[in-house]
Amino acid sequence: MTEYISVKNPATGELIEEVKTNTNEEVEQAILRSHESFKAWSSVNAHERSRLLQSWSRLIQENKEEIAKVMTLESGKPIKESLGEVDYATSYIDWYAEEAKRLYGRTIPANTETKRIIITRQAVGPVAAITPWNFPAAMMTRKAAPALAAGCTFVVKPAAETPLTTIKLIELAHKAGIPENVVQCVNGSGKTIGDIFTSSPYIRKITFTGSTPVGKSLITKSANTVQHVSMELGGHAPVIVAADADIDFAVTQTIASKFRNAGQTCICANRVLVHESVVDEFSQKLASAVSRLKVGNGLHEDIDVGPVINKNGFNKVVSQLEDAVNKGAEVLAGNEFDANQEKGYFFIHPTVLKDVKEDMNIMQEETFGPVIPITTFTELDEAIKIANSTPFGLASYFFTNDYRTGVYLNENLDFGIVGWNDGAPSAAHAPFGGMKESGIGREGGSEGIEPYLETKYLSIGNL
Ligand SMILES: NC(=O)c1ccc[n+]([C@@H]2O[C@H](COP(=O)([O-])OP(=O)(O)OC[C@H]3O[C@@H](n4cnc5c(N)ncnc54)[C@H](O)[C@@H]3O)[C@@H](O)[C@H]2O)c1
Ligand SMILES: O=C[C@H](O)CS(=O)(=O)O
Repeated sequence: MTEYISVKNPATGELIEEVKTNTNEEVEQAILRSHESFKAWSSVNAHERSRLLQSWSRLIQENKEEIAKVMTLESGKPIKESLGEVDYATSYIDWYAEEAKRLYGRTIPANTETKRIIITRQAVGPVAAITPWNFPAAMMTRKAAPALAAGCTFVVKPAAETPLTTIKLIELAHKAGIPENVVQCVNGSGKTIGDIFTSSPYIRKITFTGSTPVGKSLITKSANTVQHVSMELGGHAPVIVAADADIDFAVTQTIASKFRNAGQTCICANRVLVHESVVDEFSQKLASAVSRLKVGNGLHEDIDVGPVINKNGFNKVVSQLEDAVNKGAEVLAGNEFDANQEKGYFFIHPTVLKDVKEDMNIMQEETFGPVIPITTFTELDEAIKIANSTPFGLASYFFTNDYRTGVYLNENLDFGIVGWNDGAPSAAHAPFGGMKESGIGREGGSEGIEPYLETKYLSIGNL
């Protein structure tokens, strides 16, 4: 019996579209097509692959408004963020269209006159990708672009919450001239399709972006056939506000990090550690600015914060908020929501908590919603200890104008991404990724294409 995914608008609960799921047989067939088209695609010269990627990017930009509207409808994010994500998504394609032409090899001096050693790079093979709902365009192109640039074929399973954006982008890839068997999209249960991906002898690489528990499961299962893995997992970003920080700037940047996508990004500020001497000024200014954020349906131009993606996500944030308040946290702004709402999971209003303590769940678990806790520190090493006291190591931020403080913090924070006076560090030209349980590997930058390449050396003898 044919099954469908009901794609709904998290702002209204309304049905947007029914997407047909693929049967196991269809997923297996997609993998086989990916395998059978790999040799031809990896043999296409790098300049032609680059040209095709540039065509894809151009077509996405030509359809930017339509893609952004679909993204807002299915994810709930404000339209201005969706438009920004389309640009972010094409920036990865643009970057790897160029990197395709720079997959240099090298030679090594042999230890005899009769030998030559030549090192080359070749595509790792067919790639299977599983992506999250919060950035349905960029999280896909951040994988597809380097994979295709390297000469790999690519099958992606998007999140059930937001398949429409990914489906549209893959259609445009085919329209740009990238063969249909080279880049494909399948839809259905993450576990079922993930099991098919990880048990397939044809899939040579698993690339996943999503929660840490699912990432751990995929890493385990990828051992079935010793597949390469890239993991972009959960985060729990600390923000450290030093005594000498520019408080107004720190407030603005903290809001930019925290409330982007209603707090549903892997690098959102999750915990704010403020020096005791400036915590009152910072807290009041943050609460005042947060109370001015406009909350509503992301399709409306002036909206800053949309809904949380679904009931589970909403209940998780409510649970953390209630736990913190019950344990003594003070609410400085927000804490207005309808816990019984069945559609349109809005926090009216995004919430600022003060006097937060480490035993509160919000200080231990990724929040993924529009609630921000503030705690204090006295000594810098105390702040570093709190910041590092998490299984996660994705993004961290600090605000100081003292260069010794900045260098010391950067060198002692165990995070793959560090924003120094910068709440928005993401860029296609930088290697995005985490330490510890935030992931394996990097996406973006020159580092981001390495996971899609095998290194080979040729030793020529008897010359
Ligand atoms: N590090 C990053 O770059 C990054 C980016 C975005 C989101 N995230 C993380 O993702 C999480 C939120 O996204 P989410 O709710 O979509 O995560 P999720 O792990 O629930 O789902 C991510 C994807 O995995 C699929 N999936 C679910 N269960 C699976 C299973 N058992 N086997 C295989 N696939 C499965 C889902 O269908 C979806 O496509 C947060 O923890 C966030 O921090 C990380
Ligand atoms: O949610 C995680 C994303 O990777 C954040 S960003 O869009 O790359 O900044």
